[in-house]
Amino acid sequence: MRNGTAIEVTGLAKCFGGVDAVRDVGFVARPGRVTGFLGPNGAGKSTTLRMLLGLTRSDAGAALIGGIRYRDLADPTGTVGAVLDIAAAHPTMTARGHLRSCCALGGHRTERVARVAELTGISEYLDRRVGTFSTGMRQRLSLATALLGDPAVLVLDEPSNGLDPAGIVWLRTFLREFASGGRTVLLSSHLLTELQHGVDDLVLIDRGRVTWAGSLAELTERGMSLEQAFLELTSAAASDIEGARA
Ligand SMILES: Nc1ncnc2c1ncn2[C@@H]1O[C@H](COP(=O)(O)OP(=O)(O)OP(=O)(O)O)[C@@H](O)[C@H]1O
Repeated sequence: MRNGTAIEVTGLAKCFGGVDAVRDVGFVARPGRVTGFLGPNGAGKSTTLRMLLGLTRSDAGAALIGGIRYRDLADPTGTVGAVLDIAAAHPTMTARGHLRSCCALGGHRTERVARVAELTGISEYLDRRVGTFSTGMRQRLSLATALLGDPAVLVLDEPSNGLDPAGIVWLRTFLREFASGGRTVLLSSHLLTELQHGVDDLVLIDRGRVTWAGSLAELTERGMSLEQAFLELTSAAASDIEGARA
């Protein structure tokens, strides 16, 4: 499956022991666009992304990639590159060794190792042990791993964690270029400063429900800043501020 692959989520729900983590969540992440999935801590972002990737079983609804459930994709790692947790590589392994193993597991060509290292700026660190990597470098290694299959879709959960300001700008530029060729990017964050630049579309989630979805341009046209929208449309964030004021 190549460029032009959308993510479509409809009526997704998940309850954990009486806690409604995700309730009737629906949105579309379109090809050629970077979609930000924004919500306060505990809003249900990771649970939604895990259901999209078949890692958590949903109670209801559907999450489709190019019209197909993740678990039914013929070439999952060649279709979707995902980073949900920071690189789980063994600390004594070199980055090259880790990427080569993942290449073998995903059935990708080993030449991809050098290419993804170049794309993510870790070429000079390929022969270092992962245990010596900083958090930011491990984030880059995770992204490199996700890119091994040259996927049409990228799904990233809080990808800026551990990146320094230059790294954040680099990531933003990288994702923009990735999407510009007709690929799809969905990235989550609980920090609006991370998403106010560099995303085209936004899905706001609060307490398991989508409270707003649309383009960043639509918000601006309504005369709203992303900060205003985030505070008005996420009650958890608003009550945090009330708490801090009190
Ligand atoms: N495996 C689980 N068992 C029980 N409760 C869970 C589980 N996973 C998530 N939850 C609960 O579901 C809700 C949503 O959690 P989730 O991790 O999806 O939020 P999030 O938006 O990703 O938060 P954060 O920004 O803090 O990562 C929270 O109340 C969380 O405690």
